Amino acid sequence: MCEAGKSDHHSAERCVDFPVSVVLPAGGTGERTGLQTPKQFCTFLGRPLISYTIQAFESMPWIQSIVVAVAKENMDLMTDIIQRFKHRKVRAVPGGSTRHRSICNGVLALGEEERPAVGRPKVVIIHDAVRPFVEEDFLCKIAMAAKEQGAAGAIRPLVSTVIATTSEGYLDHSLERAKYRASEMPQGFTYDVISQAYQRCSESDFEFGTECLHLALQYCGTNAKLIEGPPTLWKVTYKRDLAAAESIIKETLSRSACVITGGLAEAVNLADALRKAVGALDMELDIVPDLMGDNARCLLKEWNFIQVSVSHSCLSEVEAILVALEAENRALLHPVVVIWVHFSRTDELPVSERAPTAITELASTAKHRNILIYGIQLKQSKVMLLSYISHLYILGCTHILICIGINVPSSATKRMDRNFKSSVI
Ligand SMILES: Nc1ccn([C@@H]2O[C@H](COP(=O)(O)OP(=O)(O)OP(=O)(O)O)[C@@H](O)[C@H]2O)c(=O)n1
Ligand SMILES: O=C(CO)[C@H](O)[C@H](O)COP(=O)(O)O
Repeated sequence: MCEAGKSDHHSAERCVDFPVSVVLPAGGTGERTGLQTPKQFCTFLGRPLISYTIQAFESMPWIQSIVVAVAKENMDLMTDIIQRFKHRKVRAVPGGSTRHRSICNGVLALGEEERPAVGRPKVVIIHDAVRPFVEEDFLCKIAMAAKEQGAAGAIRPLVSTVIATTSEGYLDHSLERAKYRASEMPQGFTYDVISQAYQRCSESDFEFGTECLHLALQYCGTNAKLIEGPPTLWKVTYKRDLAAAESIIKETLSRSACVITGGLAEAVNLADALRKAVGALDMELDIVPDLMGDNARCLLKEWNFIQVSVSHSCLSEVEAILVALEAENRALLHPVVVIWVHFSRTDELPVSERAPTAITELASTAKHRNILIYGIQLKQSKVMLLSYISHLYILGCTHILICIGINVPSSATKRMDRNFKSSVI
């Protein structure tokens, strides 16, 4: 089995070379939040929670289709969300009166795919619509294990001890916490296992059951492989979880960036150094040569962009990002930052002296579209370059802080700080 590195789409694709589809049950009312709006439709930064969950799956190229099960009264709302946020792999089907009924409707829909290019999946991933933080490397492990074992699911250590009570409200017995785990999502099944489990299970399972892995065991004799997942898999259940989800969404968006190298050796080296440096900061970086073909998936993520340019005509590379964002026509509801890191050789004129009007115009037009362009010009010295770039942080969506100090004499720090300010567009 290959190892899927963090956010490495190519290794994930190499691992998951079979058709995978997703069912997102989203037919609940979210009673426990105490809100009128079902939690999956609560909005953060102008985008409903369910759209973040869909986007997480949609950005993985090896996911072929997604079925969302929603209550009939929310069908129009869901259709509107699919159109407004340009979800391309998604189809909405009517949910049921319980979670199992909603999931079952989704699985049935996968068997009746209308698009000829999308065949019946080998593996079906089931994931609650209200768990927006699903990571590709973990999902890849679930999909692989599901294909090999028939079923697989995420687990987490228990936070509290589980006890059984008597009907009078006294302690009956308690479970040994170390032996038990909390069952979380995502879960994966071969299409055959999950569809047979739902064909064979009882009305009581449909009405009161809470565990798909249990259905696979009881009705298909399939023992699921259990894999410990990250803490971010938690389910939005109470009102306070909505606030927590919002703050994670904001933080994730501002700490994720796509580095575009143009395939040039200096730029690739710089991007690799940057990836090493930010690894410890829990910042996610995707490094791609351009935004063409498969790499266009980066445009769907609402991440920030770092264009590393080496050549003279590099402004066109920043323009290309803007054109690509324009073509994608995604809803830019919060600022996206494009940082242009320009390597200048010592004999070159500074960017600001060569093309001041073009750069300023580009930046001010982009600003109207909620895209903030920042430029950093780096002079050749390799030693300086690495210390400089390795301390580049993206804070929030609107500020960039360059912290300099490690391995750089303080006089140089001051000099570079001045340079940075003067090269911000
Ligand atoms: N009839 C139902 C009930 C639940 N779900 C979905 O199952 C997931 C997990 O369920 P839960 O957190 O219990 O959601 P709700 O049932 O909406 O919440 P509550 O129990 O507080 O009403 C959610 O995405 C929810 O929309 C569903 O598709 N159909
Ligand atoms: O974690 C899960 C176990 O498979 C499900 O998400 C959970 O059962 C759904 O939860 P609820 O009972 O809150 O509807």
